[in-house]
Amino acid sequence: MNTNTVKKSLKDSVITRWAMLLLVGFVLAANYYFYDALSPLKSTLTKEFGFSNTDFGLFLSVYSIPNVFLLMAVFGGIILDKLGIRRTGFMFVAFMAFGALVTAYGASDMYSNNGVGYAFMSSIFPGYSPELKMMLLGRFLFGLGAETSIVVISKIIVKWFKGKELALAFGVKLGLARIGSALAFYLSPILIKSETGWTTAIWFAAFFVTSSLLVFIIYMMFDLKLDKQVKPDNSVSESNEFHISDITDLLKNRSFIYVTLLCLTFYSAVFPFFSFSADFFLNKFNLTLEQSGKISLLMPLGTVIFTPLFGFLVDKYGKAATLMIYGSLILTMVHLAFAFTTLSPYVLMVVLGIAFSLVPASMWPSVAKMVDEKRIGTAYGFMFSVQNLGLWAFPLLTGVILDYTNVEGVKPIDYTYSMVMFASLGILGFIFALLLKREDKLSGYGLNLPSNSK
Ligand SMILES: N[C@@H](Cc1c[nH]cn1)C(=O)NCC(=O)O
Repeated sequence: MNTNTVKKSLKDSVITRWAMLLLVGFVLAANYYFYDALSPLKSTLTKEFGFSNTDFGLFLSVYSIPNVFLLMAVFGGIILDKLGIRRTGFMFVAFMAFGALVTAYGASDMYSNNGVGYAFMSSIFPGYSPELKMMLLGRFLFGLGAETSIVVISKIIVKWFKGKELALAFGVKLGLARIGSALAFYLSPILIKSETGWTTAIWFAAFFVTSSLLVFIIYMMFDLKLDKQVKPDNSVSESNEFHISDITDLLKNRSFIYVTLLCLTFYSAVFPFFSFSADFFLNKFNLTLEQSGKISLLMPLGTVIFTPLFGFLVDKYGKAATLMIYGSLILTMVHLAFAFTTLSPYVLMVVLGIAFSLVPASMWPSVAKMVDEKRIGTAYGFMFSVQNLGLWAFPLLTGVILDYTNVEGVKPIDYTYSMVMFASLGILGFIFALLLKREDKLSGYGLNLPSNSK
């Protein structure tokens, strides 16, 4: 046998590794679809179950509670680095599907007509409707599974693409996820009009997530095959002991801290805004639900094109640290324009899509330069837990600000103060991006260098 022969594995096949990306991209698209599917239904939830702005904010933010207060994304990342991709992925995608089904059940007639759990939910916290409480439980379980499954998928991308087209792969992965979001904003307003009732919109979303579990099982077969090729005796599993120093080392890494804080502030100015955006356009520009839903979906649609494009440019030319600065600046300007001008929301949403591509396309692959691959699950998990603090607090705060600055039942709802809050988060993100770039000159991670030069 020629010992100089370099053994080829599945990930050396361009077609196979991009096919893997499509499989896990489907799981991600389902995740994002469900995350966003109820946002265009805000006014329907108010009509059907009497949700206030704060109730709606609470419903959005409960997604993050397991990840912030139970540190689930951190534990998920640690479990991932220890148990490996297949077991962790299966477990958390299953949680996500179960949570989605519970949410749909909570909104259904089956439940409202004294179904399982209705009497119990009616007996606790009487100030809230039983529907809201069951839906909160469902979204809590969904969030518990969904965030760690994104961490798992990020690790899968690093596993198949590190040293190859990593930033492009992250860009395409995010593009697929955003197709899920765009579809949600497009389909939900249509599905609520369905003959089978408005809850069809939620059931469809829940079944989409459930189908993604089957797709993940298909991915697991390829993952197993790759592991057998890369570690032929299979006795050396992916598992790895976790040491508390894995976390303390991350906390001592200033670049990692800045990128985590940027992640927190940037995403807090995007996702919570996006969840309220259909309602914001409806109120500010006096549009129908369908029209405003279509404006909202321009942002994720724009990112489907721009994120892979910027990923490709980051792979080829670098400049990730600089692009994060531009992204944060553009984000701030768009929110200020939403707050104080009547500039076309169509144009502003596309521009926001550019900002929302610049930062993610540069940020996620940059983490792979700062952290050892064996600890990447822990690192992404940590970032997601911190980010979830914002995804928990800011939808809630938006709802509270809206209820506080508007008279109940009076239309249109004024969003100015909420938009100023989002713009302020953008400014903080801009500062962290500047600090990250400065720190990179000292740490030498080469965030501004092309992907394969590090
Ligand atoms: N932690 C997720 C949040 C999310 C949004 N929709 C579903 N989950 C996240 O930030 N992912 C990275 C991204 O750029 O989408």
